[in-house]
Amino acid sequence: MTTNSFDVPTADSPRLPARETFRALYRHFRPHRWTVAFGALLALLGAASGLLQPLAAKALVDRLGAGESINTILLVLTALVVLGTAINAVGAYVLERTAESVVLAARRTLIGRLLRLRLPEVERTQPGDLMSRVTSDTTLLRAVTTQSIVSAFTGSLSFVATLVMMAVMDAVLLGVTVGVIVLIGSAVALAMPRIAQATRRAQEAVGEISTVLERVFGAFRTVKASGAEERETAVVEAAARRAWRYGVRTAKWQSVAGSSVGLAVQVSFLAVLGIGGARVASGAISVSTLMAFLLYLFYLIQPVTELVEAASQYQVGSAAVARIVEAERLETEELRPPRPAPPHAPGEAPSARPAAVRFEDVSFRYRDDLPYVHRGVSFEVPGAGMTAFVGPSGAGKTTVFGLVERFYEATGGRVLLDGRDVRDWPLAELRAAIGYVEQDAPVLAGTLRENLVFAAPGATEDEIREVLVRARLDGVVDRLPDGLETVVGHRGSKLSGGERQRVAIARALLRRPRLLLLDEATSQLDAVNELALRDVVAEIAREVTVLVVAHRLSTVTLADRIVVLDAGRVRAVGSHTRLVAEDPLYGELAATQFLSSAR
Ligand SMILES: Nc1ncnc2c1ncn2[C@@H]1O[C@H](COP(=O)(O)OP(=O)(O)OP(=O)(O)O)[C@@H](O)[C@H]1O
Repeated sequence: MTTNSFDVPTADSPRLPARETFRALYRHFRPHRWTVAFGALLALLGAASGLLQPLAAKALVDRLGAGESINTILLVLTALVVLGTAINAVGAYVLERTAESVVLAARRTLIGRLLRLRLPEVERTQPGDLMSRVTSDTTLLRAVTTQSIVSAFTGSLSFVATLVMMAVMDAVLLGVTVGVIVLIGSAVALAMPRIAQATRRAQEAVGEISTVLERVFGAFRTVKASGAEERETAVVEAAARRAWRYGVRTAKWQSVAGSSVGLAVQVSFLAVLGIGGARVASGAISVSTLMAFLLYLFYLIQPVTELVEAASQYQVGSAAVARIVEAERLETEELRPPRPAPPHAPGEAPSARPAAVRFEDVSFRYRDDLPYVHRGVSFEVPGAGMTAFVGPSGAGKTTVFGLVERFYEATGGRVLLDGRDVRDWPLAELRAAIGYVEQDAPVLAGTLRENLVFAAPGATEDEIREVLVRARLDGVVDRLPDGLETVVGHRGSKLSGGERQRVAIARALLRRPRLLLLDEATSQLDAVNELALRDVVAEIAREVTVLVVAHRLSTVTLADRIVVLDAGRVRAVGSHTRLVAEDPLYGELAATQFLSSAR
């Protein structure tokens, strides 16, 4: 079974209802309706000039038969051909341009939403698949929102107009033609839903390719170290083959639909030739009428092809728009820009007071089907100083940070920053007050400078210099040949673990937070790096409230207060000396986990 990345099966999941598909496609088309209408007008003029050509040809033959001059009529015929071609060319350009604009608008909307997605939503999706919706599915909107609409419109008009002209020529032959077309048209109707289904599956396979590639490049060293290149290649290849298979299936049904048109016209041609020939022989119609009718029959190929193509493009577009709508329906955060920070002189310490944090009987679980991580957690952290969270792995320490940042919302109880429920804070303002250093201290691809100013794009050179000194990074930067402009590699792979950690701290400090959340790396740092980091954090804690998930004794001994978490509850709060004496779990942790890493 094919599954999409949104932890719900797709191939078997209900498709977007027809009405909603139509509405979603219409939403993409609406802003461009006038340009498309202009394109349609041009296409119509082009088709009209084509429609007049058999009439001119008939007049030409009639005049030849009567021995009259054909100069004027030849001139008119030539003018019609040239004009028709020019109009069609301009019309095609207008539509292609609009198609690109439709794709751009769809991408902009999706990108705008994706970067604002709530964390739990991102966690139940695959980033690679989300990316493919932005890059690949949007391109499939090109034709359906422009060319197919024009094709459906002009196709229907010229179809009806050609039929009318044919009726004028000879009603009997028209009857024959329509009979054949209806018969073969039913084959086309059968192909349509299959085109949509194959397209949907092909796009899902494209999403899988992106998902696996994203996974591979996200942990490239691990892939290599695990000798998993072959296996991962096979997975990507399997997805690529699936995309190919469904792409071919789409092509097959499109070709069935397309060739049915040719077949319909060919069979009609033979039928009209036979029956028409008999009617000419019986004197019911003239040779020139039969000739003009046959020409109209050939002119019918275009509108019918256009109608079939429009219908098959609609199927392709509906498959793509369903995937786009799925991504658009993921929940986003409301992020209004924070109020501008008060101006400060370069090098000046943050003037805003340190933030206070309080947890009031907080319970939390990541999803309804998962067990509770916090079961009535309460603690209070007054402004400034350092508070360390310790506890066994999985006790819910990092989760505390996720709740303060409001990446997740408490299931019960309240989380307060400066006495105000985090849910009542404008989100951007809440996050502007907080500096956050993740456990694996991510550094983004780009230069060192880009990484530092990531959270504070307006930072001055003096401010950058100041945080470099505070994070003990100035020496590192001076040693690098390109200094701040050094490219750090994908996820900062060209930096050491300790340097990455300090870059992440410097980045957080540049934001001038009132609260610093520091998720200490579980991996060991060397003695020099550990000492450097310890001093940095101690200094910061003098002016900023620092919450640290501690994995090292050197950190907890510095802390003003330690919160011991165990199985989602606060076991004890106190100083290192007091807790060693009074809390057996803490004593055990200090004696094993912490002490083992102390130097
Ligand atoms: N995004 C998530 N979705 C679902 N479950 C999660 C998520 N993040 C963490 N958990 C689960 O919640 C529990 C607490 O995780 P948390 O990261 O808070 O632990 P921790 O105390 O920081 O552990 P460690 O010291 O190992 O980092 C764990 O059982 C973990 O598996």
